[in-house]
Amino acid sequence: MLPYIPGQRWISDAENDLGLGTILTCDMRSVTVLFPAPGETRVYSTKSAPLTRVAFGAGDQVESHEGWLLTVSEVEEQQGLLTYIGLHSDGRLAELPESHLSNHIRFQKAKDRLLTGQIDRNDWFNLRYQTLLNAGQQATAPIQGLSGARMALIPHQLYIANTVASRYAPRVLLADEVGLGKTVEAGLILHQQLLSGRAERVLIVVPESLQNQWLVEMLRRFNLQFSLYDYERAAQYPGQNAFEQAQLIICSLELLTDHPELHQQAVAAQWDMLVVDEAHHLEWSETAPSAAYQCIEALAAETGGLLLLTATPEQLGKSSHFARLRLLDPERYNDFAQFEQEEQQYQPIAEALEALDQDTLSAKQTKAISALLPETDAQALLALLQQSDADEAQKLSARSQLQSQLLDRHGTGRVLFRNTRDTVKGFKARQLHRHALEVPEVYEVAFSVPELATQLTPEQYEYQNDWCDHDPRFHWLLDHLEQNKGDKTLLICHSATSAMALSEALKVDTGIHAPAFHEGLSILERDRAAAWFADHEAGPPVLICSEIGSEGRNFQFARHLVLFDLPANPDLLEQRIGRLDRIGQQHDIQIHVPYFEGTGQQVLLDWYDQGLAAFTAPCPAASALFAEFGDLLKSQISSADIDALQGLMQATTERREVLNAAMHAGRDRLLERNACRPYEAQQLVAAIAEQDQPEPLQNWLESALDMFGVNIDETSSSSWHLTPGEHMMNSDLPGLDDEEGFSMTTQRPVALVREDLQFFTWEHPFVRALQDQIIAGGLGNNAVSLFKTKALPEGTLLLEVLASIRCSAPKHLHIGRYLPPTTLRFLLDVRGNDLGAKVSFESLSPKLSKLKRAIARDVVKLRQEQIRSLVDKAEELANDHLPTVVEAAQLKMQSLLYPELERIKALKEVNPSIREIEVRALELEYLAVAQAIENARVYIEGIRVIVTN
Ligand SMILES: Nc1ncnc2c1ncn2[C@@H]1O[C@H](COP(=O)(O)OP(=O)(O)OP(=O)(O)O)[C@@H](O)[C@H]1O
Repeated sequence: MLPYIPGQRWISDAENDLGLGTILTCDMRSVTVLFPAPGETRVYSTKSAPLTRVAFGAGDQVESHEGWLLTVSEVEEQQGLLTYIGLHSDGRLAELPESHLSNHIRFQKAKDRLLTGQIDRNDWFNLRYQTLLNAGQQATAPIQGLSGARMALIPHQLYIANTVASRYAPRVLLADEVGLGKTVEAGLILHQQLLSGRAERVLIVVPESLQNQWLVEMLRRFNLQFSLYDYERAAQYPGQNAFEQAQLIICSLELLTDHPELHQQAVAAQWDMLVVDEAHHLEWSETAPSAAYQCIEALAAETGGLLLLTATPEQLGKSSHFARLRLLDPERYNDFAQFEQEEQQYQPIAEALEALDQDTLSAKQTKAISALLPETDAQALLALLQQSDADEAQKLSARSQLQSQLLDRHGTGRVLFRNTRDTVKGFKARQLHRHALEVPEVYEVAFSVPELATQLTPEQYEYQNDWCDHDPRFHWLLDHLEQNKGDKTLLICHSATSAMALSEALKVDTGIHAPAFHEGLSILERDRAAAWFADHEAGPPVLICSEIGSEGRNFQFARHLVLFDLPANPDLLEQRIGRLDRIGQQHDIQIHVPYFEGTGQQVLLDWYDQGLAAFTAPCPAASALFAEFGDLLKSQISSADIDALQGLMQATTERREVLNAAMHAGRDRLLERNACRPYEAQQLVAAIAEQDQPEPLQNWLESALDMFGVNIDETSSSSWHLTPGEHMMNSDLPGLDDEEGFSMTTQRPVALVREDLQFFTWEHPFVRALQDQIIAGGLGNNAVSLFKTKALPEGTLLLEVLASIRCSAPKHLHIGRYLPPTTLRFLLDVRGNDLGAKVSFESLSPKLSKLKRAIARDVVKLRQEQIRSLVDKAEELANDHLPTVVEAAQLKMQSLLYPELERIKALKEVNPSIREIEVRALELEYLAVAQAIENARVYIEGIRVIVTN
């Protein structure tokens, strides 16, 4: 016979927060249990389910799901299901089938274990108390989800992640300039969403060539273990939806566009978040949207959260850019013409924002801001700024609030975040080296063709295998490598055939094995080539890439970039330079362009160099200038008309200055403001730096690892190696399933340079698992101690009781933000007086010593009645706190959610970028949170019996 019957009530031994569960189904292999309070389902193996049957007996008081109480006098069983019969709280006789029991019933595990003689160590009890306090602190920390990543604390990234992550189902375009850390920002947002329970299922769609880089980056920086889906992997699940077989998946855009059946499965697989990297590939026009665009459009329509990443949002034209904004927010971005018009109106808002940066506002500025923000709350803040006696901190906060309101109510920035090198600072300089070469005879025919594409890659015209021998650019390359021995050079050229030929010729001429990195290699081969190049000691001095090397890859350890040919689009030029010009670059970047004088190559080089000034810094107006002058430029490629060429350069330069100035005055300033507000960003950095202090975590870890029987070897002053001890507790601690164990550090600077070490923070999966197991399991929930004191007569009994107030709620409500696990401590004397306020935990616990277990058991046995009644007293006292805690939680929820709801409704009137779904979701969340808080209950977490001597 099966041990579980549908309808029976059981509790989880491993996760007692889940409340009472109901058996849904059971067969020989598995049992499925629904826990209605948090709305979660668990499937366990029938043989080893960590479940305990809930069966009350005569005398017990039980609560119905309607809230009334029954004092049980009889229990009836029919086909394995129990019905309790007894006295209703209103005095009449009543029946309560077990299916009608409250889902929130709690169990006195601590009392049961103590009274049945399962007595724990004193230090375990101490650890439990510390763990409960820590859990409360972490749940309330505003930086939850941001502190656990292996990354330097870069303000703009933390700011974006924090802003975006706190939104309901965030849908944004992360458009920082190349190499400023969009992948890291996306990872932080995902980490925060996953940790807080707001997301559980995530799909990341990237160009094929970047799949592994994402996989590695998510794991090493965020401890997020994604599954990589290629065709073979997806084909492993015939007859099933392959995308439902894992929660976190990375796949290539090509996989979805080339295999419609897999695309359909992905669309049907219900994601919480979709991330699309290099989103500029999603080309769109009204008449011919690309397959890639349509593929993502279908996924985006079915997914709550959407992150699009691109450094060059306008690379394929403004209409494609607009179409991507529409993916994010179809209600807001429905009219391209109106969108273009709006872009012209940002200057007054940008000016108001800047005025608020100053200590004082002129009357004119105040009037302008007042006109932009007529709402009452803004007027009060403006009035405060006029008061000469107002405190500086208040004024600073008022200015920051007004800036937020301006951006919220008028900006475009809600969906678009863009940081630039100008605002982020600290990047190395870029230096251009032009290497003019004479056209060799073999290329004369190619250069007579008046086409830019042909002139940029003359070796491709009437292709000869030995073209390198005759190409002066190759000979220049040999010289360059000779002169820069010991440095790393990244070479990018347009095509795979050129890359392969260069690699081969280098090998033949110099013996240098320079890997060619191109689309003809498998993903694994490409990653190997990139990893070999990165090897400082043994790797080759140069990597030769076709255009696919110019996107997304991290090559900032190289200091020379050779543009063997120039790309025909300025955004692609910026992408190429961005391989070296990115966070982590230690040297000024040397950009080398070997080119043939008097050809289209020179015209394009001059145009990029003089017209766009695109080599020394990114050119914000590049896309617009290319759209405006691109055709003229191509038509002049073979022109010998020097005046016409100079005219083109001059016209481009002038237009660039105008466009850049206009963008700087309007759009860019708004975008930059929205992308990072320095004051708030610095506060985040400071809060995380504070949390980074290694001592509290290390001290806690030492005790916790000792309790679980994990060995610690100190391998250096900043690192430990952990291995399973001989008597390690049977637990699911990640990374300790084999004897080898792993090494870790709690220090961020060390973790940034030592990738072989795990970076332990309070958010690391191992630390969380340890913490969860301590809280959810019973270990340390009781102790019996001796208190040597002259202040009290020998044999006096004291009871130290830990109680917590918690509620079960679906994870996505993030209930801990409002009602963090609250721990109360009582120290009761035999008369039930609470001495806890007078005698702190910290002062008492060092004075306690252990009692032999047999003696401890005798003490418990002898004092059983007193202990029972004191535990009841402590529970009563804790229950007295319940209304206050619940009220504080409701107030906190109101103070956090209500203004957000009101703000979003008000914003919706002035700024159509707010989606209706966000308002509705917030309203529902508000109600659900209020309901969950009402269901908060007291749990006895620990009991320590103390006898004096
Ligand atoms: N906070 C950080 N700490 C340490 N390294 C970082 C941090 N942010 C980014 N990096 C590193 O800087 C490089 C660029 O970051 P990332 O790849 O996220 O930029 P990106 O904006 O996505 O680049 P691209 O525009 O080329 O796609 C990467 O090597 C990344 O690991």
